[in-house]
Amino acid sequence: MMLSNLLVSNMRRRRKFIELSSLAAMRAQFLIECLADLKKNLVKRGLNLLIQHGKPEEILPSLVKAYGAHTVYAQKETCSEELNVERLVNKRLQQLLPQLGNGVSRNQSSTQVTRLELIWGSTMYHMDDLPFECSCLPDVYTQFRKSVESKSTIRGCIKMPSLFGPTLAIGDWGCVPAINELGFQQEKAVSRDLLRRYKDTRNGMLGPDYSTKFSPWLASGSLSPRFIRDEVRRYEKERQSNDSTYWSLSLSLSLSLSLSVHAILFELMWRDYFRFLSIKYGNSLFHPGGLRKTVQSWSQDQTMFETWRDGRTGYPLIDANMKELSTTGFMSNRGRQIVCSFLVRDMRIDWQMGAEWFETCLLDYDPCSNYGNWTYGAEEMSPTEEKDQLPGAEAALGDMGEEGDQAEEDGGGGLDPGLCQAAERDVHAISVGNDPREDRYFSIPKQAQNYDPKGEYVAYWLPELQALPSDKRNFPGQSYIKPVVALKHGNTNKSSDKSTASATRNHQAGGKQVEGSKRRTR
Ligand SMILES: Cc1cc2nc3c(=O)[nH]c(=O)nc-3n(C[C@H](O)[C@H](O)[C@H](O)COP(=O)(O)OP(=O)(O)OC[C@H]3O[C@@H](n4cnc5c(N)ncnc54)[C@H](O)[C@@H]3O)c2cc1C
Repeated sequence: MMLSNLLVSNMRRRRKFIELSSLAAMRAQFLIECLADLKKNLVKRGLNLLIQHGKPEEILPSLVKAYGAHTVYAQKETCSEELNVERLVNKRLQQLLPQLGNGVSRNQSSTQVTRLELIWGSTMYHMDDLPFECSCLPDVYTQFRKSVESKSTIRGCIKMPSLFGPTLAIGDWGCVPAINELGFQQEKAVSRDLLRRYKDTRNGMLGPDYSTKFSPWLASGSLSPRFIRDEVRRYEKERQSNDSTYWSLSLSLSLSLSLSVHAILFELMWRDYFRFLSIKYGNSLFHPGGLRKTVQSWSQDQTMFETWRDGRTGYPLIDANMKELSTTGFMSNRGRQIVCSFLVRDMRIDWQMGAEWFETCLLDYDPCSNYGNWTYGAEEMSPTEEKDQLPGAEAALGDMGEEGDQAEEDGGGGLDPGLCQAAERDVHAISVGNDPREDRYFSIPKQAQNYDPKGEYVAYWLPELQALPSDKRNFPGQSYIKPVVALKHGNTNKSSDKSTASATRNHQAGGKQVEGSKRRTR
């Protein structure tokens, strides 16, 4: 028996700052569609999908009791809330033992314990194939990548049988829930089809073609990274392996995709990396001080936070990205990095508030990737402190710097298997997250010039800027909202300097400074 607790686990994470918002309806709608698709495909192959709505620790034991199952299979999770569900399910299954007897299948004796079998999944590299124990995972991504690339292999996909079954004699298979049955309002759920609306314009943040848009399907378990990798290999065989060759892969997603062959595997390794990191560091991923448990002063000024959340900061690039997020549930990787840097470094607002907002909105929300990336971008230490604590870290820069989307500067050598000492030393060579780079600041004027030079992206999401000349859309001065803070490293838009300076003074006077503490306990 294998059942999914997908809907439950994607909507139950405990929050400190943000209540479950109606925006989570977008993800709920997406997951409902995934579920409907899964059911349809199973039926096509002679099976069915039993759907029940409730707590896994209550539903699974009741099904075991009703059908006399000897084993419950589920995918192994890594973060604390999900691990707690596993623990509760297991506990309740153990408690079933004395009750077995009635309704138990013929091949199950009354003394048999129902097992919970947890199976590793989700990552491109299987955990058992890593060249090190997860507890010795390198803290610098480059070292991780080099090590797995040279010493591990990616398993192929298991071919799906054309026919399963025979199907079980179950009276009521349950229905795919409607969005309002999950406590969300129908009209608030904006379908992901909105992503197609801007198909006609292309650049780093606008349009369907700059990246794969695989993430929601990967996060929900609808798409396997190993399948993507197999398709990449198939393409390479057909069209010769070549770094500079671009590929196009058509899956059932009906979006046209093009990305460098090796770049996509590289991105998928980031995804693996954050998942393995969550095993190594456990709850630290969710602590205010991150993996290093540093103590920092963050502002939790709600009014200021809301200007960021709602896209009213006065910086078109930030506001456009935040509007895209709340409208579609998606934001480009570059956008995510820029708004994260702005919230943490320019506004000095608690990174956890940003992470929770992303958690609320993202269709592709995944605790490991979200909190991993947020902690990666959240640190700001004095250069002296950082130098003192980062011996040799400059030689092994992580990526996600200003220049180059997910590019990395290699410098660190691969980590030998079992070199736990070196890995442990690296724990101190990292920031709140695992970015060894000093003050990874994203300058908004520079990002706007590089990635939205004609202001097409900002004008798409902020129609009030459409009438402005293209070179003014990112720097609208008096024609747009007054900036709420000055940029930490200055603003090339001279016209807004005065207003940003006064905005900063107001912010500092009214903003509540709260020292990061260990309030988030998971
Ligand atoms: C602050 C912040 C929060 C993020 N939160 C999430 C999240 O909750 N869920 C999520 O899936 N991704 C998250 N990302 C990573 C990344 O932004 C998205 O995976 C990517 O933008 C999705 O678009 P795509 O599928 O077109 O990616 P592509 O660029 O086409 O990459 C292909 C796949 O590689 C993986 N990937 C790419 N970049 C990263 C990365 N930096 N970290 C982890 N995996 C990566 C994703 O699974 C993605 O689908 C976050 C990044 C930042 C900076």
